[in-house]
Amino acid sequence: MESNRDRAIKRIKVLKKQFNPSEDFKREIDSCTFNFDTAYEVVRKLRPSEHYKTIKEVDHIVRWERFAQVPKDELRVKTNRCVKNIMDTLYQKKVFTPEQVITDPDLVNRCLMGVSWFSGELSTKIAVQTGLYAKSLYNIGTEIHSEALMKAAKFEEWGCFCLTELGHGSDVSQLETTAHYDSMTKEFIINSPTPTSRKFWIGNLAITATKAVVFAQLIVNGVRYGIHGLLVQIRDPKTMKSLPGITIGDCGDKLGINGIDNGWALFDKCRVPKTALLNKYADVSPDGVYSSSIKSKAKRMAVQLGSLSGGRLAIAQVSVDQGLYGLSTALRYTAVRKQFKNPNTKIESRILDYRILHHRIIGKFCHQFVQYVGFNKVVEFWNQFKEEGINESKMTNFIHLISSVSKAVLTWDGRDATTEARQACGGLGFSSYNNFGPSMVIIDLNTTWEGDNNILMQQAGKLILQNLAYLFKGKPLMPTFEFLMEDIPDVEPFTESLEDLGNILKLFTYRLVNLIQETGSKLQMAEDKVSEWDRLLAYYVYPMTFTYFNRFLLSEYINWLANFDGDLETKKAFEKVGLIYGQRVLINDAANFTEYLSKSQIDELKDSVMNHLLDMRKDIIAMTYLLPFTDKMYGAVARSEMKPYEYFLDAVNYYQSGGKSRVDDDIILSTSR
Ligand SMILES: Cc1cc2nc3c(=O)[nH]c(=O)nc-3n(C[C@H](O)[C@H](O)[C@H](O)COP(=O)(O)OP(=O)(O)OC[C@H]3O[C@@H](n4cnc5c(N)ncnc54)[C@H](O)[C@@H]3O)c2cc1C
Repeated sequence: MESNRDRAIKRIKVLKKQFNPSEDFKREIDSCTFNFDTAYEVVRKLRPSEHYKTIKEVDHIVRWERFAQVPKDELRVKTNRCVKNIMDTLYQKKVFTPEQVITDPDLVNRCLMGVSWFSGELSTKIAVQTGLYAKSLYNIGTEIHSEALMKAAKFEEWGCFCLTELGHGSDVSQLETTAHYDSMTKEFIINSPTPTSRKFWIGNLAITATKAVVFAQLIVNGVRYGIHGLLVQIRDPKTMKSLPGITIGDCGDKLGINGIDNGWALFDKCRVPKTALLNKYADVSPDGVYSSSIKSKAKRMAVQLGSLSGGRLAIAQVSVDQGLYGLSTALRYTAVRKQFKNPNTKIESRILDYRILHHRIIGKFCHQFVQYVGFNKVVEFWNQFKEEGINESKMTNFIHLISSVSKAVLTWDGRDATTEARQACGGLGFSSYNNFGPSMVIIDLNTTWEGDNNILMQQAGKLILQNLAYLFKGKPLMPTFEFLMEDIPDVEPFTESLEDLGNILKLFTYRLVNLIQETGSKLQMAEDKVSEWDRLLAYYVYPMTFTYFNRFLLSEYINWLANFDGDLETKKAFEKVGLIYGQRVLINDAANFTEYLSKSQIDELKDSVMNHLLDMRKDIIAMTYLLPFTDKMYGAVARSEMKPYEYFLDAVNYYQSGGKSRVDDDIILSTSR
């Protein structure tokens, strides 16, 4: 009969033609308790087929060079060329069509995020062009903007998304750039009235883009109608010089992704035709009458900035992947690396066999894996929202809530996982050849762009509390809030088994309901609600928002297990992953469960988690092979054959022998060989 090891080797050979696994690989796969084939199929179904096709094609194009060695200016030019090459290939191979980039940019964006592992520059470029620029034209533009949209989708014309200004990023309602309508000439006059109104940080602006979606305060006949987007030609495509009335500059060196040309722009009473206004939801008649199908100014702004929600989902997804990728690197390496002899056996121990490593990286892997599964439900909600129509759907607030909390929690957790994984690799984790560099820069940035995490936590918190108001008023609750209708027992010791995911979910629910009620009543009683909100953020609003999302993820994980399409042994392995997740959350948050759990119950939980982690040690390396990362994405110490020293020295020697000079034109550059 075919062994698990044979099955694993066969699967991996699909991705890697020549596969000569080490003894370490064989030992790790032999210890695995689940059926590798079943698990592989089950996990693969968690992503759309386009995701794997994208990765496969990009993997074919990639050659190995070191991005970090290339000077900034050269890097930018190469990045643009590489992106064009990738997109042309994906279109040619029919993985996507340009039309799909227009109609389903979120899917394209999420699939293309896998490119992050090759370089953060490439994924950022693609995301700016498709997920921000093109998507804004699609979301809020009309037929008159369709030519620009198609050119953007084909990457024939580069664009950028000019929202942030030097003075304001998070609070975009205070942007200072203005767009006055001049009914005499039928033009808008775009102006940057102050030094802080300069558009700043804009990806693609410094050297690449010829067009921009510029967000400005729309003013018609002296009345301000709030933030609106306008499509502006910013450069002459032949000379690449900025057009009259527009000054463009470079934001300069950054902590990373210097292949992205972030730029700034000042508008000096720059005149653009009336057709520049992206006029799907708001328009100005030739003689200067403003009209909009959306009455509320706040909702109008939300619709104008709709592109950001989909982008948040892409960022959230890639952050989970990034955490898993870093942890997989660390797991494979530490399963081989030895330090210190065991005083009893006098044999050197593998690092991964120390129990603290179980806690540090196996535990985090389980946490990230539950997020990997649970996040699919967020995507499902998003797709439903899009089908209903952004303007028509009743889900607008909920989508803002779930995309905000997903982005905040998943980027923070992904960042923590990546940092822990880097440390678990010790000094070699700091070597460029092990690929933590690009991940750590992007994962850090992910906490800030597309909405700063702390701001998103507040916005999500407010929307969670809105459900309490809905409950009292008898209005329909948002999706996922049915638990507010449940009877929550009075504070009493929780006596049910904590080895059961359903019971852990109950505890999460109790805590969440308490937090929602406590926070809500404190706010209600406060005279100065603004100050009270600010005061409650740290110990009430944030814990409530985290708990909401932890509960959501666990609930989705339980649903996934309930429909598990595989044998019992394999299911059991994934149940353990869920238990480790749930029990660790309870322990980490123990101070807030004191109403339900005694100290001795928490102590028992700690023993239980350590035991589950020990069990998980048998399966964990095999689990890393279930994820959609190819060998080329991994750094030297994590290649699938598990020969870390051989590959690492290979990379060092290659570099020393002047390997960086092997650069040719259309390649994607990355670390390692
Ligand atoms: C590399 C890079 C690329 C970018 N690309 C683009 C782009 O292409 N297009 C674009 O438009 N923008 C872009 N941005 C801008 C980015 O979206 C903003 O930097 C981000 O939204 C944060 O805004 P800010 O920098 O003004 O931070 P601030 O809003 O000034 O925030 C600073 C800190 O203050 C805290 N804070 C702010 N308000 C409150 C409050 N009310 N309560 C509590 N805490 C608060 C925040 O949580 C944060 O920690 C980019 C940024 C970077 C770094």
